[in-house]
Amino acid sequence: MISIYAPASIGNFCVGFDSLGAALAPIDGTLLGDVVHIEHAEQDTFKCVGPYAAKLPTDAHENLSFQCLLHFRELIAPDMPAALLTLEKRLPIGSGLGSSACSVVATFVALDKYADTKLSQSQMIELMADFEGKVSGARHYDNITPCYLGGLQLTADLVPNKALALPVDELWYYVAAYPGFALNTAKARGVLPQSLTTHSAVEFAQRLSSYCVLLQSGRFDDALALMKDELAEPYRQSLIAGFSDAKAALPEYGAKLVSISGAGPTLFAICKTLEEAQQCQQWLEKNYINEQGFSHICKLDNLGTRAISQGVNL
Ligand SMILES: Nc1ncnc2c1ncn2[C@@H]1O[C@H](COP(=O)(O)OP(=O)(O)OP(=O)(O)O)[C@@H](O)[C@H]1O
Ligand SMILES: N[C@@H](CCO)C(=O)O
Repeated sequence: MISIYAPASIGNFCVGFDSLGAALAPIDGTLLGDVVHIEHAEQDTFKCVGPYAAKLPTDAHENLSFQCLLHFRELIAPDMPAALLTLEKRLPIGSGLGSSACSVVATFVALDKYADTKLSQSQMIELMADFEGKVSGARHYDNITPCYLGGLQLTADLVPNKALALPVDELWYYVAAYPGFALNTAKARGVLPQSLTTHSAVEFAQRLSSYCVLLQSGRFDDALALMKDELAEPYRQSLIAGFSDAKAALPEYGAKLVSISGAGPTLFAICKTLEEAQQCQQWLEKNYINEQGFSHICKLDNLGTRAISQGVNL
């Protein structure tokens, strides 16, 4: 059996709407992401298990993972041996943690391995983005690519091979807090303005390009000082109960930045020390998260999607 783990990710990463994303690794070793298992079977079969399986449509044909299998069999590897594909759905849907991307990426990596098709990085990202685009209302790579490759990725059609990895300060922490309710990505995209003024477009380009060059030069504090989202956050914050309060409160506990993860409602805070991260987490547990929510103190996951031993931590 092949078992593939795909990590959660922070889309947009505040300054890079649809273009920047980072994979997350909780420091306590929790597998924050989906796992796909694939093994030989008499005929193609699909199973969905795990803590969030019940939140997905019961019809397998409506599950992205099974759709990926059918697509792969039809267009990429018609001779692939029949398979039992099991999706272990470990991330909540509509979380802002790249839940659909996790399922899609884990499934295509598992299929590529199972069928020994050895698709290129660009081919894989193309395939994955087609499926992400189906559900979120637009084609974007900022969950797919970090989930697949790990780390912080600048990612778009214009980017060579669709992905350029950026360095980060490895000492910093990222507190991710999922409040426990869903926010549909297509809905969160629907509240954004349809066009930007020239001034806003130029400022967005200046901010993102400066941010990337500063990271590349190891000037992490200067890059942090530029982190501001004027494109999505002002329009989405009213969809996320408690976000504005958290953004106002957390700097007092040591957060150097608070922003929305992807389309929300998960938020993330950047802290420079573990103590500050723990204080922010405590505040969030008390004030932002309901019984269905959770929070994790994370580093970036530099490994991306990978094979794991069957049953590890599951
Ligand atoms: N395996 C799957 N994982 C996640 N969503 C799936 C899956 N299969 C089908 N879906 C459907 O795709 C839609 C995903 O919605 P949406 O894009 O808002 O969520 P998301 O990708 O989980 O969000 P986010 O990227 O913010 O975590 C839902 O309608 C869900 O039922
Ligand atoms: N960049 C996407 C991420 C969705 O998870 C958005 O903000 O809509």
